[in-house]
This record gives sequence, structure tokens and C-alpha cells, in this order.
Amino acid sequence: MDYQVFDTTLRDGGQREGISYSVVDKLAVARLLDEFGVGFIEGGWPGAMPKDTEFFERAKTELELTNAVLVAFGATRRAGLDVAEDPQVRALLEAGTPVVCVVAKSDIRHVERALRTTAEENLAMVRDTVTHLAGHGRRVFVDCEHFFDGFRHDPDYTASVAKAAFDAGAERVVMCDTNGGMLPSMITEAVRDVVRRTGVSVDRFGIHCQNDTACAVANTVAAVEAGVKHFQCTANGYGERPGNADLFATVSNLQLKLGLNVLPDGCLENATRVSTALAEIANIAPDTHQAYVGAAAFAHKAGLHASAIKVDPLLYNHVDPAVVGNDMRILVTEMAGRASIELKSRELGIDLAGHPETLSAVTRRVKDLEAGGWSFEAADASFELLVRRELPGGGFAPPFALESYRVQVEHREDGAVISEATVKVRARGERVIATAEGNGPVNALDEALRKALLPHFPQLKSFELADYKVRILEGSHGSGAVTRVLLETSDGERDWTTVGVHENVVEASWHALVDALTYGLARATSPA
Ligand SMILES: CC(=O)SCCNC(=O)CCNC(=O)[C@H](O)C(C)(C)COP(=O)(O)OP(=O)(O)OC[C@H]1O[C@@H](n2cnc3c(N)ncnc32)[C@H](O)[C@@H]1OP(=O)(O)O
Ligand SMILES: CC(=O)C(=O)O
Repeated sequence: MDYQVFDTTLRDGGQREGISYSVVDKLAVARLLDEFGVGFIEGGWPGAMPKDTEFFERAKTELELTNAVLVAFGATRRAGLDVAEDPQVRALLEAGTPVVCVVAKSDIRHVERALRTTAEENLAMVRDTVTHLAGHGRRVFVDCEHFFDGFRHDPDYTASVAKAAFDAGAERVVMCDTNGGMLPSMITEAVRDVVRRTGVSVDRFGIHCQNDTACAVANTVAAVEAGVKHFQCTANGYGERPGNADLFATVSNLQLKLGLNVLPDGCLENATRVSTALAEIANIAPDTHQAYVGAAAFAHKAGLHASAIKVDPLLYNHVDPAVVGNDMRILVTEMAGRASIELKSRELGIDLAGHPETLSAVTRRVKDLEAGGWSFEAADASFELLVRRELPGGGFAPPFALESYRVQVEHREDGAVISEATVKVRARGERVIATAEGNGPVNALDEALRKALLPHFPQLKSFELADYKVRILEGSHGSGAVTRVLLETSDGERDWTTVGVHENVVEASWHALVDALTYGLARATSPA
């Protein structure tokens, strides 16, 4: 590849609050990153923590990488210590990786105040460590910590650290925006200046940006545009404080916007899947609004967007979502227009192109219902039922009709709380009455309804209530508060979400429940 994509999810990514990878997690993350096509995987700091030491040990036999090489991270030798005697330098070699990356101080203020040593000793620490590691056959990358802050304060000293690393045999010197305080123009200016001062070609430099100004991706792109050929990122931007440059946004920008050859062919289209899988392993909910790979990255809510998208999706998408393995979605809400309804219905397999009256009727109905607290954005199943109910000959025959339901909640002397529901429905020409108990009124209703319908619809057996969310919405314009219920149902293969709204939580739940069973039964009897 023309560029070195250096991933540090397992090292800097692990520095994010809330992440604690196990060794097994680390091995799984490394495999996914390799599959995604990065060139270097920084696995951690051997010797600093037992898990990282074990990871490198197990990687020797358990990790087969196709695209990437494994990198061990460490620091330059301690001040005043012989490099061969420094245990953490020894641990770096014992990790057995072909590449090592050492962090070096490059801001004179850090040298003097944090390391409490001299400018010259710090240069010697860099030289000794690089020479020693290269002498043991390692490719050596040097992360110059606080490079940009240091360069702005004392450019001669910071440049001399970079030069010392190169002269000692470092393959790459990585300029780190450790405090993440830079803006793209500052990066561009510093990159040009350090090349001039050191006389070293820009393509031997690397870039590592923290995200404290929310510019990590932009700063990385700026450095690459200035000629840098090695860039460090983390999956989903995980990292210390607000994080690092997000791998997926960075490679997408470089590949799709600048036309650079950064990943092997066919890898970029795995971005969305790999991003989600890595979020699962990190045990962090995927960021739905993440650029390129988030579930909402290509989700359109505004009616005007939909009307143009109907003509050509690229009129409102900056790239085709498929190039990063993502999908476009149309959201139906009070902001929908007829085009939104038409596109969403098409997404659900209903062609409304020849039905202008239905389009107008559904649009009006959605706006009215949403004004009353309904929300179809996350309830595709209820929206589909609404469309089918409005569509003349929409193939919709409700599988049952309610005569009445009754729910009782009984608090007994011994503290037990029992809910009991009775439903009276008509299904397939028959009147059925069923009673059931439940751990709450909604559960009792659900049980009673299933009991009544099961003899007619055995498919109901596989339906399970997967999630139940309740939100109380404050009333407006003098009306009282209403309750919105979102119900997620699963048949083991597919999930669908329905919505119900009413002043009474049981009635709101009933609406969502009826839609859930109606939709599930309609699906069960129609082809997937
Ligand atoms: C910018 C970055 O994110 S770099 C990555 C940082 N990552 C981590 O810190 C995670 C892992 N860290 C650790 O497990 C521990 O901090 C260790 C094992 C590295 C060190 O632990 P300890 O030996 O207990 O030292 P402690 O963390 O308190 O201080 C770090 C020491 O390293 C020295 N040091 C810091 N940076 C460097 C450097 N680039 N080169 C050499 N020495 C350094 C400090 O001066 C300090 O030395 P001192 O003990 O003489 O005061
Ligand atoms: C090395 C590193 O993580 C930094 O300087 O931010």
C-alpha cells in the first residue's frame, strides 16, 4: 500500500474510560482489524500490564494476520538507566513483534518538568533506545509525544528529537497531538516547518491526533495532504479523553475524497460491519451518528430531502452508503412529506407510486398522529400497518377484532401483586374469551390475548416480547400528559417494533400489542 494505516485501538483505544479488553477480546479485535486491512496493529504495552504481556505471548501462536503486522508499544529508556538494563525495553523485545513503537518526549517542558532530566539526556534516551531496538532487528517507530505543542514552544528542540530518532535508525517519526489541541491549519504549518528544519522527507513522518478539539480526523487528513504517509487511528475513535482519529472516517475520507490507496481492495465496504463488531467487543453501544458507519449516517428525516432522494439518492448523500457497507434509510415522522412516505413504503415492500390519494392520506395521518405523541421513526411495523390500512386493496385483513378487555391489579395482604386480564375477541368467525394472569397488567393482557388467539394462530407460539419502553410525554396547549409505548417483538428470526399512545398506559400498551401481533401474523403468512 502507498500509506501505512497504523491502528492503535488495542493500546490508545484501551485508554478510553469504560473500556477494559480481556486478552480474548484483544485477539478478536486484532483479527477484525486485520480483516479490515490495516497495515499495523499496536497491541498494547508489554511489561506495563499482565494482560498486554499475555496478549503478545498468545499472539505468537494464536494470531495469524494477513494484512497487518503486530506492533508492541513502550517508552524510551528511563533517564539515567542503561538501555539494556531497562526492564520495559526488554519487555518490548520479548514481545517478539517485527515492529516496535516507542513514545519519546519531544516538548522541552515535559523533558524538564515531567521527566525531570536534561534536554541532552532525553536525546540520548531516544538515540539509545532506537539504536538498541533496531540492533535487535526491529523496525522502530517513534511517537513524539506533545510534538505540536513542543514545536510551537521550541521548534529547534522538538525538531532535534525527531532528527535524533531518524539518525539512530527510526523508520518513522510520528508527530503526536497528544493534548489534542490543534486545528488543521496548525498541523499543516508545523509539518511543512519540521520538514524544512530536519531536512528529512515528509513521507518518513507519521501523524497521531487526539480528538480534544473534535478535529482529530481533520487534523490527520491535513497531515496526509501535507505529504505524511503514516497515520495512526483507533476504531470508532476510542481513546484517551474524547478519543483519537476514528479509523473508519479517516480511511473513508482518504480513500473516497482524496482517492488515495490506503486499504487493500474490497476492505472499505466492511467498515460498517467491523465498526459494529468492535463496538460490541468494547461493550460500548455503537454511536448511531458516527460518520460513514453509524446507523443514522445515511438516515433522512426531512421531507424535502426525501423528495430529492426519490429522483436520485446521491442528491442528498455525500457518497453511496454501500461503499462503506452502510444503508440509506428514510425516517417517517411529522417532518415527512409524500416523498418520504413513498420511499419508506417502498423500503417496506409497498409500492405507492400509483396511489397519490393514499400518499396524501398517510402523510396527513402521520402528521396528525405525531402531533398527538405517536412516533413512527422507530416503529416500522406500526407504520406499515398504517399504510396497509389506508391502501385500498392493501391486502390487509385484521386477523382478529376486539370486543373488550378488562385488567385488574390486586394488591394482597401478604404483599403479592397479581395482575389479571380478560379479553373478548372475534377471530375466524368465532367469539373467544380468555383470562390470564401476569406479572403486570401489560403482561397479563399479552398472555390473555395469546391464549385467546393461539388455537387459531399457532404461529403465535414463537412470538416473544423482546423490549418494552415507556415514555411519558408532557401535554401541550392545555392537554394532559400522554404515554407512548414502544414494543419490540421477536419470532426468533426477525424483530419488529410497534407503537401505541394514550393517556392510559395500559391502553397505549394495548395498541402497541395489537399492532405487534397483527404485524407478526401478517408476516408469518406472507413470504419473507
Ligand atoms: C501519550 C500516551 O498516551 S503514551 C501511553 C501511556 N499509557 C500508559 O501510561 C498506560 C500504561 N502505563 C503503565 O502501566 C504505567 O504508567 C507504567 C508501567 C508505564 C509506568 O509505571 P510506573 O513505573 O509506576 O511509573 P509512573 O506511571 O508513575 O510514571 C512514569 C515514569 O516514566 C517516566 N516517563 C514518562 N514518559 C517517558 C518516556 N517517554 N521515556 C522514558 N520515561 C518516561 C516518567 O518520568 C516517570 O518516571 P519516574 O518514575 O522516574 O517518575
Ligand atoms: C503516543 C500517544 O498516544 C500520544 O502522544 O497521544
